[in-house]
Order: sequence, then C-alpha cells, then structure tokens
Amino acid sequence: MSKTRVYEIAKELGMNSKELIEILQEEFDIQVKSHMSTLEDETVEAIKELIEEMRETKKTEKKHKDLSKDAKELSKEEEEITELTEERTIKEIRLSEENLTLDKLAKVIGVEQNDIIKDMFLKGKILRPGQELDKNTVEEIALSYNTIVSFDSPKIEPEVVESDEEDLELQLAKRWIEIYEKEQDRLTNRPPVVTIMGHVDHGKTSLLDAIRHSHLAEKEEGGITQSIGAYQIEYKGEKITFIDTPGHEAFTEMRARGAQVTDIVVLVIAADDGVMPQTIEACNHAKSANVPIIVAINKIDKPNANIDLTKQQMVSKLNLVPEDWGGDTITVPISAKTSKGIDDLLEMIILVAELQDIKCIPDGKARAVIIESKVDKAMGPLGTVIVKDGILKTGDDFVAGATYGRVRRMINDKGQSVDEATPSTPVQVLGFNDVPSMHSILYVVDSKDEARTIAEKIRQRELEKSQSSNKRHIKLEDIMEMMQAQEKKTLNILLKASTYGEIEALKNAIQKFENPDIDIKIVHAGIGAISTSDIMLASASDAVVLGFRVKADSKAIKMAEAEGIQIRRYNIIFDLIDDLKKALEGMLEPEEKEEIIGYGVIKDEFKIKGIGKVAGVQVTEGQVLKNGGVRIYRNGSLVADVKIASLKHYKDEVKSIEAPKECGILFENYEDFSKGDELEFYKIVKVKRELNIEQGTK
Ligand SMILES: Nc1nc2c(ncn2[C@@H]2O[C@H](COP(=O)(O)OP(=O)(O)OP(=O)(O)O)[C@@H](O)[C@H]2O)c(=O)[nH]1
Repeated sequence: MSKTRVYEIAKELGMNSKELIEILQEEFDIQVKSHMSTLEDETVEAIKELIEEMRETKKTEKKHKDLSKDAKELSKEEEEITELTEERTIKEIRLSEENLTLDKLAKVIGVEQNDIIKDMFLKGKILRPGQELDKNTVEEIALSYNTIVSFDSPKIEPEVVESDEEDLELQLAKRWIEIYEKEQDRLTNRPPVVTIMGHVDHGKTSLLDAIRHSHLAEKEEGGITQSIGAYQIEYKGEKITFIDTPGHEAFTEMRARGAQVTDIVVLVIAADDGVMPQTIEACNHAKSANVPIIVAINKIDKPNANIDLTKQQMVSKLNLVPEDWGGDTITVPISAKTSKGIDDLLEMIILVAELQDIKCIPDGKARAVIIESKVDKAMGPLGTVIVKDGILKTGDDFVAGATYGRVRRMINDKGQSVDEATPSTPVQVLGFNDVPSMHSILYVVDSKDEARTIAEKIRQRELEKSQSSNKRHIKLEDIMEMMQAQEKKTLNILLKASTYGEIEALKNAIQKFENPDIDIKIVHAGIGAISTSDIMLASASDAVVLGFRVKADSKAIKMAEAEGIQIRRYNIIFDLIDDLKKALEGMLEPEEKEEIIGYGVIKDEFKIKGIGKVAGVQVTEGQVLKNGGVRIYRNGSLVADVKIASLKHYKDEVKSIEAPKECGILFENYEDFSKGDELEFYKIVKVKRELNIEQGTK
C-alpha cells in the first residue's frame, strides 16, 4: 500500500499542513507528528472527501474560526505566531526597498494609515503620516497585520565557467560533459552529498555527530568510525553522504574551482539564538551556488528555544519562507542533543534528493572531488575524495590538479580497506605523488604516463598563472570598455558595513545607479570585517568587495591579493558612490591609496601633562609608521581614522615600530580611545586608481 506525506496532501488540497494536522486530529482522531508524517491511502481518500464536503458547505470557515479560538488560549507570543501560520489570515507582499512611506505601506497592506499610527502608538512607536520607513519598521508593521513582507533582493546568477582551450583540467571536464551527453540513458541516481552550514555554535558538529551515531550504515552497526572528512549513513535503505568539514568558505572555494560537490545544504539555526550574521552568509553562499537549502532549527530542547520567532527571522532576514507557512523552504525542528527530529531531517533530505534527481555515470573510469588532503607520516600524501561518477578502484591511475598517482589503497569512513568506491562514496586514497590541492578534481586516466604528463602540464600552467596573477581581473576604470562591448555586462558587488542601517543606505544608493549597459548586483551584503569567506564569495561570484567603515582581516587582504580581487574601503557614503559614478562615466582618476602595513591593539592609556592622552600599543603584525595613518576599531566597527602625532619607543621618538614591539602613540586630535581597541596601520601610496570589477557574465 502506498503512503503519502501530510504536507503533500495539504499542498494538493491548497491548505497548510498545520491546518490539515488539526483536522486529522479532530475529525479522524489521528495523531500526526509532523507535516512529513505519512498517511495510508484510505485516510487520504477520506480526508479529501471531507475537505470537499467542508468546502461545499462552507464549513471551512467555521473550522477556521474554531481553530483561531483554540489558538487564542495559547500564550500571548504563541498566539501571535499561530495567527501568522493560519493560511487565510496570512498575506505575503513583495516590496521594493526604495521609498517606503507609511501611506504607501498602508495601501499595500489594505489598512488605514491612521490605524497603523494608532496601533503603533499603543506599542510605543510614534509614526507620522507619510513618514519614510526603514525595513525593520515595515516588517514590524506588516507582521502586526498578519502580512509577511519580502523585499526584492538582488538576484544571484549561477557561476559561468569561462572556456579556455589551453586549460587541461577544463579539457578533462569537457570530456566528461561529452560522456554525459552521449550516455544520457545510462545515467542513474546516486546518493545525495550534504553539507551542514550555519552560525558558530548553532550545532553543526553536534548535528553531524548525532546523525553519525544514530545511523551508522544500518547493516554495519558497531563498525569503527574513522574521521576522513566525510561519512555515509543509511536511512531506510537510502544512502546519504555528509561532508564533515567545509564551512561555507570551503564550500564556495570548491564552487570557484568548478568542483561543486554538495547537492543539498542543511542550514542549522539555533532556536535560542535565531538568524545570525553567519547564517545569512552561509545562506547566500548556498543560494549563489544554486544548491537547495533545508533549514534545521536546532536546540529545540532548550527552554528558551523559539521556533516561531526563528521562522519569522528566516522570512525577514533570509528570504526563506518555511513550507508550513506557505513557502517552499523545508524546515525541520531538531535537537542534536536529544536526537529529536533527526529522522525527520533525514527523511526530508531523501525527499529533496528525489526531487533533485541527482544523476551520475554509474560505472567506468571515475571522477572524484578531493575534499581533504594531508601528509601522513607513515602513509605519505593522502586525499579524501568523494566519487562523483564512475567507480574508483585500487590500481587506477589518476591525475588530480598538478598531482598524479596510482590508487594503492582506499580506506572508507569505517576505517576499512575497500577496493572500489561508487558514486557519492567518500574514501581516503593512498598513492599520490604529492599532496593534492584541496578541492581539485581527480580524474582516472589510461596509464601512469598519461597521468604524469597531464599533471606536469597542469603544474607548469599553474606556475605561469601565478606569475601573471591578476591578469584575468579587470579594473573599475575598464567599466567603460565593458559597457561599450556589445553584450550586457554585470557588475557584482559584495558589500560589508558596520551596521544594518548602513547596509540599507548603501544598497539604496547603489541600486539607484540605473544604466542600460550594465547591471549592478549586490551578491552579498553583511555586517562586520571583510573576511576570507567574503573574498571566496567575491571570487566565486566575480564581485568587487566594497567595505564601509569596516576593517579587513589580514588573511582576507592576502587572499584578495592572491585571487586578484581588489577591496575598496570607504568611510563616507558619498566617496563610495562618487567612485562608482565616476567609474560608470569612465572618469576614474588616479588615486591616493592606502596600503595596510600592520595591526595592533591598545593595551593601556596614559595621561601626560601638557601633551594629552597617549595609547600604549602592542604592534601585533607588520609595522606602524609615524607618517602613516591609523584606523581605530571597537568591536569590529570603525570609531576613528586618524593621523599619528607622535610615535615613541620607550623615550625615543621613532619613525617606525615593528611587531611584536610595544610603543606609545599620540593620535592627532583624538583621545577618545579605550583599552582593547584594535588598530590598523596604513600608509598612503600614489597608484593608478583601480577597482577590480570582474567580468560578470561573459
Ligand atoms: N541544548 C542543546 N545544546 C546543543 C544542541 N546542539 C548543540 N548544542 C550545544 O551547542 C554548543 C555548540 O555546538 P557545536 O556542535 O559545537 O556547534 P558548531 O556549530 O559546530 O560550532 P562551531 O564548530 O564552533 O561553528 C555545544 O555546547 C553543544 O553541546 C542541541 O540540540 N541542544
């Protein structure tokens, strides 16, 4: 007898799962755990009949009223949420973020402006007729009228890989595409590969552990697990592979290298903490890779867990509307601690995998992605791979980026030696001539000679590329050329600022640049310092990084240099907008540019009579120059950008101080610093003005 899931029936009947579950309980006395539970055919038929009947006799409305009456007995907070989830009272509207005024919003929601003013006044907020509203206020007002607002956000285009005839790796990839095209009818499904992402401490590792412990391949209970960076479980006869390590940076790096291995992303959000900056970042990484997202709301065992609030934040901050709120994001409440909901999550992963129809070439020479690599003292260079197509066998000759080898031995996630690895299976491979680059692709070839020849050519090419790095990036002043070229071009921007307010202001300002020849898209906007993760995303999505009153991590600066991504930072909106404007007009002038030369932290402060307040500074990295500048950050946000009036090493006035020395700094006209403030030292150099703009879609 076949079974159907509750939410599938709900969808078919055009209602939400919650409502259907309540009807099942009341009318059929069937207790249903969640919207993913399955129902027998008989029940499905009966419920369909009943719903039809109810609809005909308008019983639905009565039912609805009864439900809301029951709901009112819930706590006040729950009551608000319950109203939200009731389908007929909920409205969804889309708004453009520009020029939102109270009167316009009132019209869109369908209420009187004065009523909103009155209601908001009772909640302690004073609004004036026609007042311009920020995004948060719009959301707050809309929610109090059971309306969910989604804002038009920049569309993120999937990556387009440029073709390059000389690129051997690309040729190998093309060979696979040809095989795919030829063997369409031989393609079969393979297990999904899942990556878990989310904010720090929201429970990624705990979830991986919980899944691993409760569902070690069902037949192999008691098998000794070994950490090889990924593992495979079996749930109800279906295999699922989980990648243990990456975090969203590695995820995007793989994509940048064309080695996307993830089929599904599970985005973990702790129900006691809600959507946090890294949740947004991870979500944007997944969206930009076009990978389906399942949201796991974790820590529901905690007394302060608030699932509904988390869902509201999913809608407002991630633009993901949970399925039981009428959207299409599968959302599963779980506890990695008690394992509650873990099976539901696995079930959903299998469901999404079915819908995705993940295919592979089931046999023949293998192609695999390297997800981890290291040198083992006893075993030599090791690479953990996940097979994408074909079967990887011991004795196979392979090339992986600039490395090559023959599979000497393979070890699976249970620590066992295996002779074959099928698609989606993670295995550790022994037999590389050198440590392979993480995230490169391993291709099995005909002979060791062929492997060596290809690997050497790739190494040579990598060398040439690194010597002429940055070549593939164009500069802001090249925008004019870009626009004059025939095809439509895209300027992708990754924006970092120190507050949400600034982000909104910048987004508004940037989106006002309408130009028929160029599309400007913001691929990610977040708060906080510019990090390596931002550079990875910028590289993968061909974006310029614009920072507003935020610092850049030294690692991020190095990575940006290596990747040829230029970071531009501004303290004044006008300057940022002015640069964009000039670039669009082809008028960008040579500029004075600062070069970051070091970092430090204020350890102490002294008052010196007749001189003023002096900072005792530990130079932590690089150096500080007396005639350079200093940016002062508190909790990651810029508080001042000042010159140095005096730089002392003990009693001596000096021109520069290197890390890890300490020094005394008197800032020019600035004494408002405190202990713990972080410093970024820079010097000014004259350079030809440039702002890297990657060729968006070409
Ligand atoms: N009560 C409760 N605590 C949890 C749950 N899941 C994780 N935790 C706790 O939350 C903390 C963080 O969990 P981790 O699994 O380390 O989180 P993470 O996201 O992997 O953290 P990072 O690796 O630092 O990004 C740990 O103290 C866990 O014990 C849960 O479902 N319930």
